[in-house]
Amino acid sequence: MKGLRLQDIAIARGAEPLIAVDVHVAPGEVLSVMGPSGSGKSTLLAAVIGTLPPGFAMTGRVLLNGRKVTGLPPEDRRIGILYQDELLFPHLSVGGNLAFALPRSLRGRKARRARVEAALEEIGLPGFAKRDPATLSGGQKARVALMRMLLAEPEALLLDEPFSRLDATLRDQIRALVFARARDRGLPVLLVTHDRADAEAAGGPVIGLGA
Ligand SMILES: Nc1ncnc2c1ncn2[C@@H]1O[C@H](COP(=O)(O)OP(=O)(O)OP(=O)(O)O)[C@@H](O)[C@H]1O
Repeated sequence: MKGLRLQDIAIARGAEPLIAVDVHVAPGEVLSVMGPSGSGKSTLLAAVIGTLPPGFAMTGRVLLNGRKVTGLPPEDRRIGILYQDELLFPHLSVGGNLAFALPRSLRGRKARRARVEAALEEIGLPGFAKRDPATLSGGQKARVALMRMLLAEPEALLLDEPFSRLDATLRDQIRALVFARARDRGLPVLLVTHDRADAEAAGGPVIGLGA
């Protein structure tokens, strides 16, 4: 089945049950995950991507386009994740940050450089390849981080409050950009958010965690 299936997922911290989820996210659909602080929203994303911290245990299966990814290391799952703190590598240039994400199958320095330049154009930052990430504005960093995630050619996107630090205008722009990309590429999206407006803009189903 196409899309992202979280099948009978149950996560416990020690003996204490934290999350129980059973959902299917269709290609291009955004599932918003809401709930109070500490209810396990980030933990759910960690389980899907395969970075659950020690002390947590999970049962159930994650299927991506019919492929069982539970049990695979994070780098083999083909799932992109974007965090609230954009986490660009500070010791790499903007172009270096993007090149880092390119699939190894794209061979040749020239071809890789051209792909990076095309990506920068797509996010309205042509000629930014040599810039130090520290010299970018918040919105520019957010766009680079988003593009870095997309260049890795993921089959699903996980977004952990990626818009919450942006001002209202940028927030609308970046949000629209991510959702449009997800729709165009038919990527299922899990969006963790505190903000009803994010869920409304996403237009998809909403699940609530915790009390
Ligand atoms: N690395 C960790 N080790 C131990 N406990 C953790 C760890 N990370 C999170 N927790 C605990 O697991 C529970 C769920 O945390 P999680 O970060 O998933 O919640 P959240 O809903 O994303 O919260 P927030 O909205 O504040 O980001 C919390 O009680 C938290 O303290």
